[in-house]
Amino acid sequence: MEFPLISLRDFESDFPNLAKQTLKASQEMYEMRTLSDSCVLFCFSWHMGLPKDFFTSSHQDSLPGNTLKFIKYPKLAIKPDDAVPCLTKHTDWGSITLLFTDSPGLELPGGIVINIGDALSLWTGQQLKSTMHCISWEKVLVDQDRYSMPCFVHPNFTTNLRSLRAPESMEAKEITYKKYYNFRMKLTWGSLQGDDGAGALEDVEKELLSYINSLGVTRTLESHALTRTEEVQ
Ligand SMILES: O=C(O)CCC(=O)C(=O)O
Ligand SMILES: [Fe+2]
Repeated sequence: MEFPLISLRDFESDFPNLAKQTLKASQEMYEMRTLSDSCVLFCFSWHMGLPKDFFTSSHQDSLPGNTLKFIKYPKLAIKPDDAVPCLTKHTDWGSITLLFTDSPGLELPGGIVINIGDALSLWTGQQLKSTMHCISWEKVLVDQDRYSMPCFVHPNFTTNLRSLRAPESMEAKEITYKKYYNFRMKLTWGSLQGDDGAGALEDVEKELLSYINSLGVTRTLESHALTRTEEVQ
């Protein structure tokens, strides 16, 4: 599998061709993505003894679709304090993320990093665990721009992520990916409104929150300083 056609470092230096090249790379990426994510999801279902299309059948062309993000971390004159990492600790929301980068951080030279996201973690009762990741300054070359291109693969909004390993008492509980997506959206953007992010949870269904807690995905919430999650258990 070839690395994306354009070199991420050419983004600015080759500005006139940017739009054309980005479009071409996106198309290449889309095809590559479709192939690779369905291979990965197929392997997971096969390995777990599930029907081979168990995961892929919930990844059809419908909302929210997949997101391809181009990121530039600009170079800095001084290395910042380690207490504030280059990219804070988090898990991704969807099923898997394909990360293309060759810059130090989460790189895999000449390869693609594949992270498991929360949707797959909820769905499989953490048999597949979402990958907590961050980029610490220790690894980054601060005097160079860093580029990366994650492709976030999401299940369809209508997918019921009720854990495959949920105990009887939870059998009837439904958590669609749309519900979880909105929950994370609130944590991410709602948290900008308060000092500690706690306000973001005020209007989140308490039952949903404790269901998510019970599956352990709340590791995700650590970076949002949400001590309130304990209050609703
Ligand atoms: O830039 C990277 O290498 C990682 C980006 C990432 O983890 C994210 O955007 O969720
Ligand atoms: Fe991430």
